[in-house]
Amino acid sequence: MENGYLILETGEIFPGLLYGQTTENTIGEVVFNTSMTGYQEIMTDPSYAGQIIVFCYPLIGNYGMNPFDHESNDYYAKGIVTNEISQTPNHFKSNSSVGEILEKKDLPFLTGVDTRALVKTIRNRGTVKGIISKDKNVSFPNVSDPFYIKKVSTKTVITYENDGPHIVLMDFGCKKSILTYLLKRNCKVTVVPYHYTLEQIDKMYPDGVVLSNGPGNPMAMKKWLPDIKKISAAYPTLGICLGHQLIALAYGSQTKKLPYGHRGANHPVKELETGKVMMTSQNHGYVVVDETINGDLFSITYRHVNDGTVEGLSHRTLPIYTVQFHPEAHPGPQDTEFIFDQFIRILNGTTGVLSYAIQ
Ligand SMILES: NC(=O)CC[C@H](N)C(=O)O
Repeated sequence: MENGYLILETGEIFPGLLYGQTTENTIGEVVFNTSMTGYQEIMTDPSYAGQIIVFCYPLIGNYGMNPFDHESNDYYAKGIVTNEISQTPNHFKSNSSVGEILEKKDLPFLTGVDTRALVKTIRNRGTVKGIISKDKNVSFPNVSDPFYIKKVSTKTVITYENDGPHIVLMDFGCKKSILTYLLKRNCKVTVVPYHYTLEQIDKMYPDGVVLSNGPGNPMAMKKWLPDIKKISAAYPTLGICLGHQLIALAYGSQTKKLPYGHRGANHPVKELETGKVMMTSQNHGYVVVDETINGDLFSITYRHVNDGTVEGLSHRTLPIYTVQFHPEAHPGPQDTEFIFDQFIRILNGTTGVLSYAIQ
């Protein structure tokens, strides 16, 4: 542990104590998450690839880390920033502390930071790039983002046998909980790489397709949007987070970057058909632009209560459903877990439509 800094490209410098086996300066988009718990799931969510995660909640690690709550097998974020890290975690499932885990990784971990001031800065400036370094006087290299989806997606096809409907899960950086929620509902699941085409998927004879969450700008998938359109037109499809954005783009809508994203476990969304408000888990920096949605093709099913942004779409004639939030939670409230049940009822032919919105 030694002195370290988070240096923002806008000039602000936040001192702290640096953990982790890191020799080089790490650069990433600095984003904040407002969840009070769920740090293990957040740190292992592949959607954070390339980003430096700032935890708003001041004490992280007080229930330790355990062998069960990982959302993937690695840590894809570029760095972690906290105010205080618990040295004395306590939970019956815990087998190590956050510090013990992160110290062994090549993942810079800065603690002792005034995260309240940092979050206020990001809220004022909008999402900014930052560098975690031992040296205050660093300059920002002019590098463009790599294609993180390729890095986090599965390299091979993996099948999980089960008796229920067969789902092809397109992996753009899928959280483990999406898979476990489908398996829990008895689905047979075949996980396929991000670039799979309709022809390849046809050979698997699925009943439905789920498009996962994933990192970065959804436009990084531009080349594959025609394939995604064909796949969604051929099979009942559920798109989650990045999956939602990809469906919207495939059908001609546009996405834009939010000032500082939605990342937390208490984001209220309204189901427009019923007026019901549900608490959701969210982690996204981009949204589908309202005015670019073709109303003849899609209805808007959910909206964020705080800023009114689009949180869900439903195709008017095809069984295509998308949500910007995370019905698989982990971390966060499980209020919207029913999205999986509704989708599976459609696959089983026991209901015709998921939900049609009143716009
Ligand atoms: N969790 C996700 O799938 C995130 C989607 C996309 N990378 C965004 O930030 O908006």
